[in-house]
Amino acid sequence: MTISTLTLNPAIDQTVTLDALKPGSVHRARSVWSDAGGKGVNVACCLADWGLPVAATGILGQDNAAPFTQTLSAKGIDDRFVWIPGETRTNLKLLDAGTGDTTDINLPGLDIGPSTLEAVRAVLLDLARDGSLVVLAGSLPRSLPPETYARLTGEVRARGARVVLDASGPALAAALAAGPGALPYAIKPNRHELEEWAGRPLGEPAALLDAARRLQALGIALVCVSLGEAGALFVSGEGALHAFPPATRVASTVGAGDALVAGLVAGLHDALPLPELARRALAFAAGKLSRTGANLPGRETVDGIAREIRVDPLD
Ligand SMILES: Nc1ncnc2c1ncn2[C@@H]1O[C@H](COP(=O)(O)OP(=O)(O)O)[C@@H](O)[C@H]1O
Ligand SMILES: O=P(O)(O)OC[C@H]1O[C@](O)(COP(=O)(O)O)[C@@H](O)[C@@H]1O
Repeated sequence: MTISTLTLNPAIDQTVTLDALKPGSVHRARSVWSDAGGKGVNVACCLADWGLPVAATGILGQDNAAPFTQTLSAKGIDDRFVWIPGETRTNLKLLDAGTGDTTDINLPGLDIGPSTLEAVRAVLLDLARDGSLVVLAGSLPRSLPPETYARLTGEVRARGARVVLDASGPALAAALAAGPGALPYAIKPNRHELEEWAGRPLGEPAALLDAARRLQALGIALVCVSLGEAGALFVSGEGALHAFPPATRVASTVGAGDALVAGLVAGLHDALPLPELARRALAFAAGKLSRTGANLPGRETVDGIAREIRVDPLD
């Protein structure tokens, strides 16, 4: 089974560690490091670390290629990116060493024209074979319409592949409003993204579960709602459950959601039952949290974390 990821708006994540983040004041950074990132890139990195063959496509700028070419090659990821003139954006991640919280400043990124989108679409449809898994993840370049993921999902599905979508705002709303033949197989909104779609705060666990069930009723086979340190909800035809993260030393939360998506994909690849799939997804996230960048510890460590994860049925 082939696995591919699409990142239309990748980023170099520049993490700046501060003693304490105080808006409006001058900061002297403790340290700074950079990782090749963007949601589909991170998902591909985690899947490669787990040992699955994976191809990554999307759009990258030619002028700051090195972090991407080095990372993709070091991890053995099949590099199917389309390169265009200009620089891939750099996103700032301000890590407060006191609280451990990260403040994200995500830049808009390169604008792309119709011919570039067509080039990426051709690569994606070539990768989307019958029975394969295709991850569409992250923000859209500003020049693309919000319906971009909805359209690509329909085309990828028509080729017999399953789509896992991690999107937000209008792009997510458009993908969820697509007809039954163009809906993703699985989605992973976080609480904020689910609230945006629902149009109201979802404070109570029952409200979150209700919103997730409404998405499943639309025709999405697997809905995973990530809740940061509270873990994640999983809703599918097999039932509903809440999985809780293990106690973890957090090196960086950047890419935790992407690692969760990678764990979902690895679970779908192995056709795991829902509780085991949830454990694997949370184990990927916990494994990544202990490291900077989109990096997982070895398989035995991740499997060991998965065995520790508590899963409560919600039915
Ligand atoms: N501070 C944390 N402590 C423990 N686990 C965490 C923490 N932050 C994230 N996680 C794990 O990572 C997953 C994804 O994180 P989340 O912040 O919900 O995603 P996103 O980055 O997409 O908003 C969570 O479901 C949880 O398992
Ligand atoms: O495409 P977006 O929505 O701007 O997000 C891109 C950012 O999200 C990340 O993929 C991290 O995402 P998560 O922390 O949600 O897993 C970063 O690598 C990147 O800077």
